[in-house]
Parts: sequence; C-alpha cells; structure tokens
Amino acid sequence: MVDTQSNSDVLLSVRSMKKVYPTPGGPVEAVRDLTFDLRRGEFACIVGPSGSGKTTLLKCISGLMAPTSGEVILDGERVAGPPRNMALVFQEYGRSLYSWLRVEDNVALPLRAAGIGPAERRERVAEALEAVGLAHVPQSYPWQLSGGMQQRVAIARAVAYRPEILLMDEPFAAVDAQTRADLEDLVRSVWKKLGLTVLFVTHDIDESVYLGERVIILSSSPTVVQDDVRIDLPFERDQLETRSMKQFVVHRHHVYEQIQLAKRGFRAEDTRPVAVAQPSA
Ligand SMILES: Nc1ncnc2c1ncn2[C@@H]1O[C@H](COP(=O)(O)OP(=O)(O)OP(=O)(O)O)[C@@H](O)[C@H]1O
Repeated sequence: MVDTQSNSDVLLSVRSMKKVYPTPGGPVEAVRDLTFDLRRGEFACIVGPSGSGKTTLLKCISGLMAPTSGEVILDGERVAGPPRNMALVFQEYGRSLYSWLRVEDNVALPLRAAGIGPAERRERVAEALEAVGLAHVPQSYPWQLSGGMQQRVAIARAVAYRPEILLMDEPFAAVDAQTRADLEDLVRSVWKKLGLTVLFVTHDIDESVYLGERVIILSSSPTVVQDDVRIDLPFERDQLETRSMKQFVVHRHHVYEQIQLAKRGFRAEDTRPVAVAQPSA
C-alpha cells in the first residue's frame, strides 16, 4: 500500500467520495467511498473491473458531475466545476476533435477560450505538435489522419493548454497494439518533460504497470480502493526491456490477482483474520 498521508505536496485529494445515480429502477451506488491523494508530478494509473466506477470517478474529479457526498480538492480548492488547470483526454478522439477545424486550430481551441493571444497560441501549438510528433501536419483535418494520429492531436491539445493535471480515460483503447505502445511512450515522455501530474484510467493491467509510478486498484461496484501499489520500476522505461524485467512481472501478477479478487466481489474492508490450523503437539 502507498502511504498517501505523509506527503505535504498533494495536488489532488479525493475524500470519502460517493456517487449514487438516481435511475427509474432505483438508486445505483456506483462509487461507495473513495479516498486517495495524488502528489504533484505523480503518474498514477487506475484499474478496476468493468463497471467499478472509473469513469464516474474521473467525471467527479473533473467537475463534470458532482459527487453525492465527499469532496474533491484540487490545489487546495474544492472542485465545483471544470477546473482551469486540468485537461482531459478521452478514448473517443473522433468525438473530441472538430472535423471542420485543421489540426492546429483544434489544438489552439482551448487556448483561444482561455484568452491567450495569437503569438503565444502559435508558439504553444507548434511546441505541442512537435512534442507528439505531428509538426508536419498542422494544416491537415482530423479525418485525413489515422486513429493514432488523431489521438496524438487530442494529447497535443491537452499539452498545449499546459494543465497542472492531465486526466486520461482509456485513451488508447481504440488504437492498434503498435500505435498503443508508441502512444504510451509518448505520454511518459511528455509527462517527464513537462512535469505534469497524470491520472490515467485503463483496463489494461500491463499498461498500468508500464506507465505508472503507482497503480490504484478499485474494487467492484460499489467501489472502494482495494489496493494502492507503488511501481518500483526504473524511471526510464522501454517497451521490451521494462516489460521483461522480473519486477514488472511481479507487479503485473499482483495487479492481475487483485482484479480477479475484485471481480469475485472481494473487498479490502472484508479482510478478516484467517484461522490457521495449529499443528498438534
Ligand atoms: N448515468 C448513469 N446513470 C445510472 N447509472 C450509471 C450511470 N453512469 C454509470 N452508471 C453505473 O455506475 C457504475 C459505474 O459506471 P462507470 O461507467 O463509472 O464504470 P467504469 O469502471 O468506468 O466502467 P467500464 O470499465 O466498463 O468503462 C456502473 O454500474 C454503471 O452502470
């Protein structure tokens, strides 16, 4: 378990967050009680069984939805709407980009909305496109690009905005395996270069261990934090070398085991002393 209480440099705090959806069939308790902190500059992944409330959690953190109870504190302030210093990247890049705007204009959009002047906008867009390897297509339209390139545009847009915290919800689920590996390395390199704080939701256990400095495992719904694992892999990661390290395999095994337990309904709060048979004298 990661000790989240002892570090004073906390950027994000999720405190006793609960979310109940009212539905015609009665209330659905999606998230029961989530509490965790993210330190400034941390790269944390969230994994959990399908329906465990990962998207619900991100929506509450990003102020798109209010929790039923509990709170989200960002940089000392309670989140009550979309925070200025946060950016989001979703899985559906096709839906998040405007097909009638050129790549550079898609990337510039939030900068324009934030009132950033044309000279600085141009500079930031160029820098972000360079960072994601798309400096050669600023004039293209999204529909002229591959899926992986479109997702790079979405990442460039988030990066150009220079958020303090970047939330990513299954951002690579819809791209092929090779592109996914490239995008994983891209996100880590952008994280290192810009010193962002990243909260990355994924279904992919290997991806969570490869990317994160920490993996937060959610229980099945109604959700609590089941485990919180520090990933002690080298800072510099490599798709071949890192994934074949013994420590990678150990973490992967642990996270996989925890997800299987979660799927079977195990909850950390259920832990009781196990009776151990004493050898007879
Ligand atoms: N708008 C809604 N109204 C009612 N119930 C909802 C709503 N959104 C989500 N839920 C329920 O809340 C629970 C958590 O859903 P959520 O989408 O947050 O989980 P998830 O972990 O992101 O799922 P997945 O891994 O399948 O993407 C599920 O039981 C889901 O059916």
